[in-house]
Parts: sequence; structure tokens; C-alpha cells
Amino acid sequence: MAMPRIRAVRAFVVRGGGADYHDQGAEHWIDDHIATPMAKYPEYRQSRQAFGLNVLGTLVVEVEADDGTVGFALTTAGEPGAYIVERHLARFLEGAPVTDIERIWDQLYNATLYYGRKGIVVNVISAIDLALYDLLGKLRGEPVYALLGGPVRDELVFYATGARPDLAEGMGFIGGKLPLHHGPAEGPAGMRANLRELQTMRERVSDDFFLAWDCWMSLDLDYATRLAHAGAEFGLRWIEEALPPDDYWGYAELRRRVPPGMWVTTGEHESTRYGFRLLLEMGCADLIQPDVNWCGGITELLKISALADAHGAMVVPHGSSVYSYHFVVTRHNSPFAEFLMMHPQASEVVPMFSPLLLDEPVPVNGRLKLPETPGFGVRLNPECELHRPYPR
Ligand SMILES: C[C@H](O)[C@H](O)CC(=O)C(=O)O
Ligand SMILES: [Mg+2]
Repeated sequence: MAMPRIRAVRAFVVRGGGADYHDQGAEHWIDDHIATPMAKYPEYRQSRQAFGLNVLGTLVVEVEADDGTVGFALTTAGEPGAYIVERHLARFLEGAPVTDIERIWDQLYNATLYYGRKGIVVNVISAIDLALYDLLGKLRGEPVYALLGGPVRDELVFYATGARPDLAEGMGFIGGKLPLHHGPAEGPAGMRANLRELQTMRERVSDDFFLAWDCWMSLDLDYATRLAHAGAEFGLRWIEEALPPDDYWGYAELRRRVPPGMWVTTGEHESTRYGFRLLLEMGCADLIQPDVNWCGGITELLKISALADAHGAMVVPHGSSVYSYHFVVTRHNSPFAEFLMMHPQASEVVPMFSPLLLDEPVPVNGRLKLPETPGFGVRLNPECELHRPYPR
């Protein structure tokens, strides 16, 4: 069967949740005094939005084939991302066969090397790549996980990220990841408060339920080492993103320093096979956490994952909702998935990219069997207002 060609590419921006999941209202646990690299400045300590965490907004990329079929995907890139798609990258897609995903990825990456390699540009490449997978799945009538070689297990299991691991256990999750609330600038009192919180959660959950800490790049090696050792008393399973993403040397040293059996994890702010190659070859992590919407999309994630497999490392993507699930279900070295609790009090399961997607699957009793809907199986919610800042 002759596959269609790509007729048009469009880039939209939308505010409030979606792939920019930090773009939430006040009173949300995700913006409540979470330790960050900016927390050394007291005025930016209470709220991440105060230093601009939600300035970008969600970018929606649509790719339309000449038979009218539309694939789409999301990332965090807002207006700058829309500019890159419409004014620069659309030329590599429009007119190309929908099947040419590998070549298109290579052209997007190489054509942006002079200002890209990481960050917004690779976020944009990720969204384009995922939109192409969505389109190809729709045209072939197959879910993306089938395009990736098919599932290796019947259903997914999840851990929950949020302020209430104790409630997450009752919802069927296998573990809970707490945001770390206090960084080095808050001194010994902050360290004690962190440990009290972990202890409280440990007392409320069963022994089999794992607990982890998400440090969101906020610590230094000394603080991270002390936190890991103190956390071991409460069975801390892993310490995540303790250091700035560029400090590969620090991660390698932290991994040598943590108590035996505790995992060092990182990677949500890393991109492409080259960034992950550094993490893996330098022995920085037991488990890597590429975000499918940020690391280069599925095309790049397959390469990252093969590299991780050869290094004996697990791959449990950061966030990325349905885009991650279609990958995780096809890989033996991705034993479970993350579920980011987007309910403001983390007390209910709500779709991770709410309200932007319709049919976004969520775990029920901590488990999920992916539907066989073609592509990623999600639709844009028509009630969300999309803005196209750079129409052509
Ligand atoms: C909770 C973390 O600070 C961040 O918002 C999400 C994240 O890093 C993760 O889910 O991992
Ligand atoms: Mg994290």
C-alpha cells in the first residue's frame, strides 16, 4: 500500500497543564516549597512559578498527511517552540513520505545543531517525532506500541509522584516518590524536616511499598550523600536528580557514596543518545529517566534504551503520560512506569496531561492495559483553546 506524504505541519500553544504540567493553579502540591537550584534565593523558594517554571506553556504539533489523517503530539516549548516548528523545521516534513521518521529526525537534529542539541529544540524535535508516530499508527491502524515491536507484558504497573505516597498506596501504586521540600540553603532544620516527612510516610505505608525522593537538581554532593544515608533508615529506594544535570562527575561520585542497594536515578533533563551515553558510561545512574516528550521522542528513546540495556540500567521515563506507556510496555528493561499525580492534593488519580487530552488512559487500581486504538490513542480536547502564533 502506498503511504501518503505529509501535507502540512502546524504548531499551537496552549496554557494550563498539558505537557507543561507545572503550569497549574495556586495551592497545587507541585508548586508548594519544593527544593530547587533557585531555592538559595529566598524570594524564589516558596514557588517554582516565581522563577518562571511555567513560562513556556504546552506546544502542540499537528502533522497532516495528504489523505487528511492528522497525527499530533505535545511538549513543553510554547511560543519559541512554535516558531522553530513553523519557521524552521516544517520544511523537512512537508512533502516527505509519512514513513520517513528516521531520516526526518536526523535532518531536524542536524539542521538545528548550531543552536540546539538540548532543551527547547530537542523538546520540539520530540513533539514532531511523536506526532509522526501518532500519524503512522493511525494510517496503519495500529497502536504505537505495536509499531515498536509489540508489548512484552499484558499491563503496566506504576509508581506515583506526589505529595501523598500514603494515599497512593491505597490507589494501587507500587511505590511513591516525594518531592524534596528543603535544600541545602535551609540548613539542618530543613534536613530534619525532610527526614521527618519521609519517616511519616514510611510509617503510613506498608513495607513492600517503595519510597523515593525527587530532588529536582537542588542539592550538592555533600548534602545528597547525607540525605541518602539518613533516608536509608526509612528504606529510601532511590534518590533522584540530586545534582545539576551537567554534573556527570558528581553523579558518578554520588553513586559510589550511597548506601549499598540504594539507586541513584536521573535523566529527565537530559537529551539524546549523546547525553545519556555520558550518564551511562560514567556510571552515573542505576535507572535513567528520559522524558519521552523532551529527550528526542520515540526515535531517540529507542537508541537511549538500547544503550541503557547494554549497560545494565533500567529505563523508567519521566512523566510523559501516554507517550511513555507505549514505550514502557515494549521493553524488558522498563519494569514499571511513572504516574505524576496532577490532582492538587495528590488525593485522586486524574489524567496527567489534563485537561488537554481526551481518552488519556490512567491506571486503575495501579494497573493499565493499553487500548488498541491506533497511534497514541488520544485526542485533543476541543474545549482547550489552541493558539497558532506563527501561521504560514
Ligand atoms: C515533583 C518534581 O519536582 C517534578 O515536578 C516532577 C518530577 O521531577 C518527576 O516527576 O520526576
Ligand atoms: Mg524527577
